[in-house]
This record gives sequence, structure tokens and C-alpha cells, in this order.
Amino acid sequence: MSTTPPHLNAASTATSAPSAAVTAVDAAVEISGLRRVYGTGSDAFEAVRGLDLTVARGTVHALLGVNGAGKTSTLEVVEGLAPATAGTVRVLGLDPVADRAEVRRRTGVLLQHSGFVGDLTVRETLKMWGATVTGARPVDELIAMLRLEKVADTRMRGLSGGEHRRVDLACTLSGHPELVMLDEPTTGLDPESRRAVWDLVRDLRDGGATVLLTTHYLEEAEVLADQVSIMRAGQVVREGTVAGVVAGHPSEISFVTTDDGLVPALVAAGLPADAVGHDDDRTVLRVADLQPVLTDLLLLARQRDARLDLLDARTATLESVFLSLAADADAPAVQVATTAPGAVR
Ligand SMILES: Nc1ncnc2c1ncn2[C@@H]1O[C@H](COP(=O)(O)OP(=O)(O)OP(=O)(O)O)[C@@H](O)[C@H]1O
Repeated sequence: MSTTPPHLNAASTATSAPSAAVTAVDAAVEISGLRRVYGTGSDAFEAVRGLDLTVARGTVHALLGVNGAGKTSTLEVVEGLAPATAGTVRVLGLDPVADRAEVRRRTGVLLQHSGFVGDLTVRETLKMWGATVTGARPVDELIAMLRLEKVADTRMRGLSGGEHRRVDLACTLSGHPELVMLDEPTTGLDPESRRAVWDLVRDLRDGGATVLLTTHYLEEAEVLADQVSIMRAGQVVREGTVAGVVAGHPSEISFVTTDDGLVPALVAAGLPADAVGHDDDRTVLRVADLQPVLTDLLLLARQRDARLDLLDARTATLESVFLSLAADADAPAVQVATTAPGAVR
């Protein structure tokens, strides 16, 4: 019987093992079979196609996906701004449409775009907003939280895009929300302001709040999110911790060689043939465990006196998982990655 060394197994993607059960009591948001259709008849477009998602209380959960994947369409239903075409959505155990008043009182929402009166100063804007919120934070507290001191008395129309975004965020957090929904919170912010928002999100979570956010910055999801859900074409196609999602994805070794016998020799040593691919004249190996395969490759190359030009070896990252899922239109729906870091199934 062939005994393929474990490290030469081709990498497999994460399988659909059930995630740790989050019970209704633990869930801040529970979405089941959500569908959202825009338009009717021949113009109808299904932007969300049977989406299931659970956001555990007290966590930061990032919803990721390329433009048009359906993130905002999903958030709008959770926020109670649009009805579901089908499926069920519970927010803090409530119906976001029927129980809109209570849901609104207990949640904070940051939309992608907002409108404020340009003539009002930042301080006046926050004061006016606070008057619409139960138990609003003092304006000076919000100004300090969002580092708005320097522009507190500047009119809204005089703010930069990043400053405007921070005022948006201040309004979102005004009412001490239990659940905070942030649609691309750091778009347009400079690196320093982005990091300040990350600290704020962590503080919110540490204070017991739940944060559901969308972002196009994958490093933002990597540093902030306890869980990520990657959407494509209206469905979640991969979810779990960042480590779990990445662990289910192959590492990659690539090189150019003129030695036609090198790869067959590697396969003869146990590397599965289906781990080998080509990208023009580059040979690409996709493997579960990078180091031992790379070691074998280098040893074989030395034995055979073969050159490995443009040698590149990289472990999977959230970005490489994201890009491969975005490109792979045939990937099966909903794979849940719950593996501990380092484990590849
Ligand atoms: N009002 C609308 N009428 C028709 N189609 C819409 C409408 N709003 C959104 N869509 C379509 O639904 C799909 C999902 O859009 P959505 O804004 O939810 O995606 P997204 O993942 O949030 O994208 P982005 O990252 O660009 O914000 C897109 O194809 C979009 O064109």
C-alpha cells in the first residue's frame, strides 16, 4: 500500500463541518434563508440568494465580498431599512421590521453614505443627533472618542472626507448601542485614523457590544474580526475565524525550471499529481504544508543540479483565499472553517 507522507498531501479546501453552535440566546443577529430581490418580472434581480448568517454576541464579525456580492443588501435588511423577500432575520432576538423602534434604540448603524446639514458645526450636528437618541453620550465624550477636537467648531461642509466619516461614526455610537453595524467604516480614512477606528471597534467589543461590519480592507478583517463570512453572488461561501479560513486553503510554491524531470521526480517521491499546476511557463504546486514540500523540492533540485528560477513560496493569507473564492465561480456554497490554526483538512 502506498504510504504518502502526510506533508505531500495536496491541500484540500475546508470542509463543511458545522461551526460551534451559537444558540439563539448568544446570537446578536440570526439570518436564515435570506433572499432579497430588486425589481419585478423580467427586471427582477436576486441580490441575496438564501443567505444564512449568525453573529455571536460580543464579537466582531466581518462580512467580506467583492463589489456587488450583496453585503449592503443584507445589512439593509438587518438594519430594518428594507424588507426581506424571503427568509427570517432576528436582531437581538427581535424582528427588525415589526420591532423597528426597539431595534433602532439598541443598535447603531453606519451607512456607506450619509447626509448632514452643511451649515451646522460638528458639535451642533452631534447635539442635534443626540436629541434623537435615547440616553445619548455627551457631545464632548463623542468628540474625544472620535478625535474630533480640532474640527469641533468647523461647519460640516468644511470637513475632509475622513473627518466627515468620523462624525458619521460618532452619531452611530451616540446611543451606547448593543449592536453596531458598520458598512465600510474606514473607507476614505488615512492610516492613522483607520487605526484609531480599529481601537474604537475593539473597545466597543471589550465593552460587550457586538460589531457587524463590511470592509474591502482584508487586513482590517484580519486584525479586527473574531469571525469572517465571505460572500459571493448573494451567498456566504466561506466562514470561520481568519485562522480557520486560511488554514483550509493551500500554500503555493512556484518556479520556472528547464529540468523536465524535476516535477515527475517530486511526484514519484509522493507529491500528488493534482497538486501540480502551470501558469504559463511557471510550475505551481498547491500544498497543505509548505515547509516539507519546499524542503523536498530544494533537495531534489540540488541532487539534479536543476535551477529554480523565480522561486516563490507563500502561505495562504486571507487575501489569497478571498481572491481565489472571488475568481472561482464554481466553488460550492457555504463551507465552514472551524479548524484550529495550522490544521489543514
Ligand atoms: N436598488 C437596486 N436595484 C437593483 N439592483 C440593485 C439595487 N441595489 C443593489 N443592487 C444590485 O444588487 C447587487 C448587490 O449589491 P450590494 O450593494 O448589496 O453589494 P455589496 O456587496 O454591498 O457591494 P459593494 O462592496 O460595492 O458595496 C449588485 O449587483 C447591485 O448592482
